[in-house]
Amino acid sequence: MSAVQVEGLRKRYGGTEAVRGVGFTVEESEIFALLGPNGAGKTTTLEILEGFRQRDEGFARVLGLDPGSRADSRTLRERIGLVLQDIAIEPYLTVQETVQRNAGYYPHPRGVGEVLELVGLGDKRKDKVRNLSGGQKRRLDLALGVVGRPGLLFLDEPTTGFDPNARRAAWEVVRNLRADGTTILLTTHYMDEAQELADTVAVMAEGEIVATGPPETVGGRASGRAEVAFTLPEGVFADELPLAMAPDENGRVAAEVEDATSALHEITGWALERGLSLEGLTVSRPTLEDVYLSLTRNTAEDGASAAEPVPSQS
Ligand SMILES: Nc1ncnc2c1ncn2[C@@H]1O[C@H](COP(=O)(O)OP(=O)(O)OP(=O)(O)O)[C@@H](O)[C@H]1O
Repeated sequence: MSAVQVEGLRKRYGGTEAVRGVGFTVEESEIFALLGPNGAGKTTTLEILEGFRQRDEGFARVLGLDPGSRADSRTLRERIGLVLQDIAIEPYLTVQETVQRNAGYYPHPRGVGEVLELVGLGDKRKDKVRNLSGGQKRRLDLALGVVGRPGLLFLDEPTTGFDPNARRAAWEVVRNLRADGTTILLTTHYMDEAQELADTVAVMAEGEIVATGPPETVGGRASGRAEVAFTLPEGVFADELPLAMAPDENGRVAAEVEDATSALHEITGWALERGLSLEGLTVSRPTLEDVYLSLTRNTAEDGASAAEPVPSQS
């Protein structure tokens, strides 16, 4: 059974159709990243799956339960973990007391010590919550999200405001949770985070999923155009090259090619015939960020309503 199944999901707020027929599947023990510009409908989609918002239309199952059903909601609450933006925590409790209190809400919680070690707050357990730094508070949020031993963890922009070391530490925590069997559904605006962590990404724009797949291949990334580049050998002019390649100010030439294999064959064959070596020869594919920008930019141009991203009000 998949951890999350969504089909034809729709949600309207007055005149705004925030979610317009979204469908995706999150497999068990995978990290699934929902990407998209501000106002794309990510939070609305997650809130429906978390049971905080009713869908207008469509099918949704989370760990086999219907998040829109009152009968299922209590069980769902016990089985999912949430790490949202701006969670309300009591500033005068200590870190340990806070986690202890939340552990009491669940039938099979993790041990408090284990959770604090997991998120890297072991040495802060006696500190008052109000004295934690911003990044440490986010770790506490994560601790509260996992203390109930959730089968599925929702992470809303988990590393916003983290320093580079803290981000890497948080990624490690997320990977360890996956290794432990936890399914993770996260949103992020950081493409490197999605690239590093996600098994599957879905790009959302204007209420619709515009591409889904592994970060390496999503949106035709692996099969699309590649850039071939190298440093122009001494004594060679760019117009002697077998492909049209313009040099930059550092004497490096580059070409975007449809078929990297034959382009490389042509260029390296040409160089070998002349006894030339192509210094710094590289073939690069578009990054996840390139693909994301082109997917979301196109939708913004095609759509009538969203030439500018609309800020989220939730
Ligand atoms: N409670 C609400 N009432 C009315 N409109 C809302 C509400 N929540 C969200 N919206 C609108 O629905 C659309 C989708 O918002 P949503 O918060 O789901 O986007 P998002 O992808 O999570 O954005 P962000 O990356 O900024 O968090 C936006 O146009 C937003 O203004």
